[in-house]
Amino acid sequence: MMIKVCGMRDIENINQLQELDIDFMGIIRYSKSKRYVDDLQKEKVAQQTMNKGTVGVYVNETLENILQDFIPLQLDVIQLHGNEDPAFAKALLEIDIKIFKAFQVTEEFNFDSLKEWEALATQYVGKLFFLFDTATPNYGGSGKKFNWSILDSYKGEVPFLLSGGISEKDADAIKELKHKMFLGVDLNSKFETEPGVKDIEMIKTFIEKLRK
Ligand SMILES: O=C(O)c1ccccc1N[C@@H]1O[C@H](COP(=O)(O)O)[C@@H](O)[C@H]1O
Repeated sequence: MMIKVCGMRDIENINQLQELDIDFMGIIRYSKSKRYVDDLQKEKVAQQTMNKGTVGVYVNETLENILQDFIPLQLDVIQLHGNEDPAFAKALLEIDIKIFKAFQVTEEFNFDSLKEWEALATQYVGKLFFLFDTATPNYGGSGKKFNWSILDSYKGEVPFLLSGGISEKDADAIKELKHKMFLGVDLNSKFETEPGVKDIEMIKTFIEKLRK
């Protein structure tokens, strides 16, 4: 099971997280987020040696601005968390950049609407993954879960990360998820002491429960 911890900003906290058995850490480059890494903080993060995959999180950002972050922040994946269309993602895939594409899941979410994205993933095998998050006006970081039973109607072949309000209490329920395309989890606000600062002990306990 893959584990991504998102919304990292504080350098000491980043380095503490690097000691844990996780796969990715996310840096949010969306100025309206409470976890925003601004240009000043970006310079500090850029000086760190990362031993985890680093994911840059963007909401309706320009290609130019995303690419300006890619080398300095040593990004491995771009998470598109807004209303980006497949053509926009294709421009990144064409230059060999991996993508997590977030979708806002509602009670009425229709997975058939992802057909164009699935076709793109077929074209770029192992480069494009889905991330299912709870629909919220602020795009992400809501701390709210969606009804995971809706995932039963996802019949696609693109592996996905589960996101949206996941907390320490969800470890058992996550272990019960049997969807064949379920790749892992994205942790964020429910593991924080304040926006952008993660409770390392809480994450550690969660990982132990999950991996047991
Ligand atoms: O965390 C944010 O502030 C944020 C803002 C805008 C887009 C994405 C954001 N974070 C992503 O939101 C999900 C769910 O977070 P939560 O567990 O509900 O707090 C997660 O994928 C983050 O990557």
